[in-house]
Amino acid sequence: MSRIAYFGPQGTFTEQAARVLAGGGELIPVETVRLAMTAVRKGEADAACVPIENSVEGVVPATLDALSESTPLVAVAEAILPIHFSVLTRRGGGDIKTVASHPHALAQVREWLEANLPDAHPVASSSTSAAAVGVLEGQFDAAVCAPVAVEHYDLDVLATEVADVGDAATRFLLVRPPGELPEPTGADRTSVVAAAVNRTGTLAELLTALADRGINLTRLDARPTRNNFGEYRFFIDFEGHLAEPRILDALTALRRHCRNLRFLGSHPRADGTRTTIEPGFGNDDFVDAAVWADAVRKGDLA
Ligand SMILES: O=C(O)C(=O)C[C@]1(C(=O)O)C=C[C@@H](O)C=C1
Repeated sequence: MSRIAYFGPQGTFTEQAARVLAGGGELIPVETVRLAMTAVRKGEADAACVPIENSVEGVVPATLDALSESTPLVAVAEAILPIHFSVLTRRGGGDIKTVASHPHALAQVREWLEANLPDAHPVASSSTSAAAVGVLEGQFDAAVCAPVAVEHYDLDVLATEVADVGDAATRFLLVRPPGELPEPTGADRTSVVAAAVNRTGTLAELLTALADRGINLTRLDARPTRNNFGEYRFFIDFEGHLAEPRILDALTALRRHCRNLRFLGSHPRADGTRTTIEPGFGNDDFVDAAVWADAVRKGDLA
C-alpha cells in the first residue's frame, strides 16, 4: 500500500484531496507543504498531496518553491475541490477577538469577516486545521476551516458556507519521484519551471516556443530565484502530454532557451477539458513533417 504525505493536520482541504487521489493508500498528515514533499524526498512517503492554486487567491507559493528546489518531484494526478468554509469557535463561546486560518483561506473570506466579525483580528496559521487546533488550545477565538474539520476538533460551528466568492475552487497535486508517466488521455496538463537567462526577450522566447507549436497555456507564474534580486523562475502549465510529439518538440525548444528547465509532470486534468488542437498543430502534423524532413535528409525526397 502506498504512503501519501499530505499538508495537514487532519481535516484540511488537502486531506480531502488526498482521499480523492490516494486510491486507498495510507495517509500521513504533515505540518507544512514543504515537509510533505521532504517526506517523499527522504523516502518516508511514496507521494505527497499539496495545494497548487486557488481560483480566488492564486498560487500557493510554498508549493511552487518546494517543487523548484531540491530533488525533482513530478505531478502524476490532480484534484479540484470546491472551497467554502466553516467558522469554528470554542465550546461555550465568548468574545471573538482573533480569527485564525491559512492566509489563502483568510483571503477568501475577507468580506465575510468584515461584515460578520468586524472587531476580530485575522491571524495567519500554518493551515486551516492548525487554526482549529489553536482555538482548542486557547491561542485564537475562532478558526476558518474546511467543513470536515468539525468532525476532528471538538468545537462549535459559528457559521457554514462561508465564502466571498461562491464558486471558489482549489487545485491539488499528487507528486512523487520521477518515473513512468500517467498515460495521455487527450485532456492533460504538462508543467515545467524555467530559469531563463536574464536578457532581453527570454520570457517572450519561451512563450513563443509554445505558441509556435499551437500549445495553449493554462497558468504562468513567476517566483524569485532567491539568489539574485530581480531574477525569476517561470512556472508554465500548458495543455497536452509529454507523450505527444508536439509537446516533446516544445519541451526541447524550451530547453534551448533556458539556463535551467525542470519538468514537473504530465497528467490528466481534473476538469476533463480536452486539449485545444488548432489546424496544422496536431500530433499527426508533427509526425508527418518529421517523416518528410527525414526523407529529404536521406535523399529520398526533395
Ligand atoms: O489549510 C488547508 O485546509 C489547505 O488545505 C490549504 C489551502 C490552500 O493552500 O489554499 C487549501 C484550500 C483552501 O483554498 C485554503 C487553504
